[in-house]
Amino acid sequence: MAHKLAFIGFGTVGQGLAEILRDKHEHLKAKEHFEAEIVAISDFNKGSIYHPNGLNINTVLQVLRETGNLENYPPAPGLVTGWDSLRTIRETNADSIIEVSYTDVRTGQPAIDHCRTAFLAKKNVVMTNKGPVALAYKELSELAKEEGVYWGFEGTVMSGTPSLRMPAAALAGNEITEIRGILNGTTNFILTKMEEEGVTYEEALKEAQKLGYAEADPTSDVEGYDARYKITILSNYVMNEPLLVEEVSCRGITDLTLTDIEEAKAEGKRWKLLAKARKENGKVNASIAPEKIDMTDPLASISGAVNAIAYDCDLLGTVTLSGAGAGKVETGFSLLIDLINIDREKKLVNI
Ligand SMILES: NC(=O)C1=CN([C@@H]2O[C@H](COP(=O)(O)OP(=O)(O)OC[C@H]3O[C@@H](n4cnc5c(N)ncnc54)[C@H](OP(=O)(O)O)[C@@H]3O)[C@@H](O)[C@H]2O)C=CC1
Ligand SMILES: N[C@@H](CC=O)C(=O)O
Repeated sequence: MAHKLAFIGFGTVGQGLAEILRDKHEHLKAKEHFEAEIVAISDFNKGSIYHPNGLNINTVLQVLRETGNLENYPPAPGLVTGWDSLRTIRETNADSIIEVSYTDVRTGQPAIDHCRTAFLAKKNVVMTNKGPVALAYKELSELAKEEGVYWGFEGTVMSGTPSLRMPAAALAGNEITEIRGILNGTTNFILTKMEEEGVTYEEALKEAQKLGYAEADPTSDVEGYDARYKITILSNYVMNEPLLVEEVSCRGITDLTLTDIEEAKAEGKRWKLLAKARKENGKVNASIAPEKIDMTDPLASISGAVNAIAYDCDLLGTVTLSGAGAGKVETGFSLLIDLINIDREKKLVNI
């Protein structure tokens, strides 16, 4: 049966998923037996539309491109406009909520309430918003389980690169004692541009924003708050150790100058914003900080908006994964793979 989707937020990532659903409809149906229709979209400034029989994705994207407001969607019997996020979650006939509103690095709201409301309404949530997973993982995962619904959040760490599903599925049985990685695409993009092209910090940040990598408030990227959320998610979900965001020491890249970068280059080194977590005696110590690493370090060759993560496993040794860390289609894909996995899990339950 086709998923009925309601989007909360419709910026870069939301539109990325919508484009994938439009462009790969036939392929997904034929190869994955996967079908989804968008029934509702509720966005803070771009407006809100709902039709229980589904919206035409091409028309939605065209109306938004041409007018900037979803409520200019052609009127049709049954079309509803103006519903806010909570009403959209509660009252539409969507079975899955795509939560792609902005990540609030202090409170995680209103996305935490979006999740609570959806689970209590017995709807799945698939999201790339990091706030709820970093700040309320235990409460929300228990609530989803109690209500018998799915909660997918692959895209909260390293975009569509399977940094969460890979260790959970393919490394099961290992104890992961240490994680070290580059977890923010924007800052890695900025550092690469500064080093390789001599571009200023400000210019590089502007380009990262234009390409859709940066957070709505890029302070989250450059001060390390985004990576701090991600290492907290990894500790809770991959290492199975509760860690609070405020327990992670955090320093961003704003103090680094072109001179620092040139000096490192002359020493055969390279600056990277590193996220680290180490488990000892059942406790995780974690940090976010820029480090000057040797060119021979595997993380030194990770450039642009690509991210990488190394998991130290007791049975398998170190396993390193690299791939997209940000981007419209790449992060849209993370939502698709969560939806595909909901179907797979449902099929297993029904066997
Ligand atoms: N971009 C990327 O590469 C990645 C992003 N993420 C995460 O995915 C989420 C979406 O990112 P992205 O699409 O880039 O961000 P955008 O800023 O492009 O889009 C977010 C959208 O959500 C809307 N919005 C904000 N608050 C609300 C609300 N309360 N109710 C409804 N809509 C709301 C915004 O509206 P308006 O602008 O009109 O105010 C905006 O249209 C973020 O949480 C981000 O951290 C995760 C991985 C990668
Ligand atoms: N702003 C983030 C987007 C993905 O989480 C980043 O640059 O990594």
